[in-house]
Formats: sequence, C-alpha cells, structure tokens
Amino acid sequence: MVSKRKKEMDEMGLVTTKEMFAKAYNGGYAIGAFNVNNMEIVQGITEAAGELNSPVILQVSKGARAYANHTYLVKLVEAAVQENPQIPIALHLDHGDTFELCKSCIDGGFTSVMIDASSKSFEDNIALTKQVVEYAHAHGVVVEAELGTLAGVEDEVCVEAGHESYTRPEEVEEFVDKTGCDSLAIAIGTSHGAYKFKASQCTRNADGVLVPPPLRFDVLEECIKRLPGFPIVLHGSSSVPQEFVKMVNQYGGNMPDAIGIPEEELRHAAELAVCKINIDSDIRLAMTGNIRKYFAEHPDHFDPRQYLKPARQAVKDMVAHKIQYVLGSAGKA
Ligand SMILES: O=C(CO)COP(=O)(O)O
Ligand SMILES: O=C[C@H](O)COP(=O)(O)O
Ligand SMILES: [Zn+2]
Ligand SMILES: [Zn+2]
Repeated sequence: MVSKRKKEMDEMGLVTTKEMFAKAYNGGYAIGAFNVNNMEIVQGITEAAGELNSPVILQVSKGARAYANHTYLVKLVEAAVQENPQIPIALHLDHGDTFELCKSCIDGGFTSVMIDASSKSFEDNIALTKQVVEYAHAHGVVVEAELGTLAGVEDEVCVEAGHESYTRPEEVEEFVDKTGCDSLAIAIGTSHGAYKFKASQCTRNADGVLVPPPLRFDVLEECIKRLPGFPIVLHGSSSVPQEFVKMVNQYGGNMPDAIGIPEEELRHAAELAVCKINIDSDIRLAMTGNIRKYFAEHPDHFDPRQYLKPARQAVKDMVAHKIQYVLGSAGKA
C-alpha cells in the first residue's frame, strides 16, 4: 500500500509536510497554506513561491472540491508541480469533517489531510482523528488535527466573534499522544473570514480602522512547552489588508469593518512553533478588489482573460508579500 501510494506521489512530485515542518520549526519560519479553487489561484500562488524559492502548501476545502471538482484541482496542482520542480509543494485537505472525505482525498492523491473534529467532544475528536491517522499513515499521508474553536464560519458551524473557545493547553499532550496526528491547529484568537472581530471587541485607530484584540501568545507558549518540537498550525490568519478593503469599497463593494490579524503577530508566531499559516480570505480580497477596479475602469471589456490577468497577478503579489514579510519562507525550498 505505502509503496504504491508513495510511488504515485513521487511521480506527481508532491511531498508531505513532514520535512517542510521540521525545517520550518528549526528555522523559525512558517509555510504558507493557501486555499485553491481555480487555475488563476493555483498559478498565482505557485508562481510566487517558485520565484522566491519557497516551499508551499496548496489546500482544498470541501467547498473547493464541490466547486471545481477533485480531479480538476489535483490536475491543476500536478501542473503547478511540473512547472515549479525546484520547490516542495504539498496538497492538503482543509477542514475534512468525516473519515470518508479524508479517505477520498488520501486515495485521490493528496499528501496531507486535516480532520477537524474540534466541534465534537474531546473523546470523539480523539476517536475520529485516530481513525483518520491510521488510514493516512498506512498510505504515506500526514494528518493535521484541531483542538479549540475559532470564531467565524468553520466546519459549517458559525461561531460568533467573542464566543470562540481557546485551546486548553492541558489537553494537547494527551490528544497528540492518543491520536498520533502530525500537526495540531490551535485556537489563540485568530478567526476565519474577512470579518474576524466585532467592533465591540476592538479599539479604533486614528483613521477609524478597527484594531483587533491581540492573539493569546500565552496559550501558544503553553502549548509549545507541552509539545516540544511539534508543529503547530494557525487557521484564520488572513490580515485583511486595508488597501484591498478600500479598493473593494471604492469600486462598488461594501465591506464595512473588515479586519484581520496584524502581520507582526503572525511573523512572531512563525518564529515560534507555528509551522503552517492558513491564508484564504486575503487572496479572495485581492482578486475581488482588482476585478472590481478593472470592471470600473474598462466597462466595455468582456473577455474574462482581461480581468482575470490582473486578478492572478494580485494573488501572486499577495503571496510573494506573505512569503517575504510574514512567513519568512523565501529561499527555504
Ligand atoms: O483558515 C483558513 C483556511 O482553513 C483561512 O483563514 P482566513 O479566512 O483568515 O484566510
Ligand atoms: O476555512 C475555510 C477556508 O477559507 C475555505 O473556505 P470555503 O469552505 O469557503 O472554501
Ligand atoms: Zn475547526
Ligand atoms: Zn481554517
């Protein structure tokens, strides 16, 4: 089993996150995990990573699979691997919610899966995670699990900002021991989407822009102490750059009080044990802002290549920025 699977992965040129994380942990940087939904997104991300010689994780959600189809996404990623042979690329399932979904991605060419059973009880989370780990490891695939819940929409469960539950550090050792998972996503105050915090949780700066509450580095440090050498993952880590929120709003959009996680905080987390940082919303925002701008400036154009070209370039620029100034993974291929 392992050898056949391993052979297929080798043929595709995809890698697991094992070695990437070990190097990132010791090197004080993190690998960007970017969500992919179509060709322009795959190209934008991997062109940036390729030019900057950075390892990268391309991740696919259940929704991405429903939108673009498993085979199309795998083949697009395969093409990206072929075009960028100099960098390690992993293909990861984001927020798998059942054993069957994880199995289907393991059987279907992914090198890494997340089983997110964080909305279940501690015991049920352990049981389901363990089941996925056993199948995944028998097929040469690694597993990310999660403890704690983020605010925002996650696993089709909507947790209102202010009602998230931070990871309990006293649970992490038992969880990792019993499940055998390869990395652990924790909740320290990051949140999914472009509206990460309620105004009532924030202060405002001189420009009237919301300033979010700081991440709980005390919780992270406590987890690190209990899991020395073990890779930690942060979800909900878009920074929602105000330049793009402004662009969206200037060209007909309406995204009031959209804010994200400050880049300095993510940079600090990457220097610690955080080895994987998940970014999706920033890519969406960069594409949408640029497409809106393009439409406003060229109302007579109707060829999708015309507006998808600057959108793809915006993805590339965004990812290049993250690699250089947030993740610290440039030149680490
Ligand atoms: O965590 C994510 C994907 O799993 C993405 O988070 P953002 O919504 O902050 O980009
Ligand atoms: O965490 C969720 C990711 O941003 C994926 O979002 P999605 O389920 O809308 O594809
Ligand atoms: Zn979750
Ligand atoms: Zn997530």
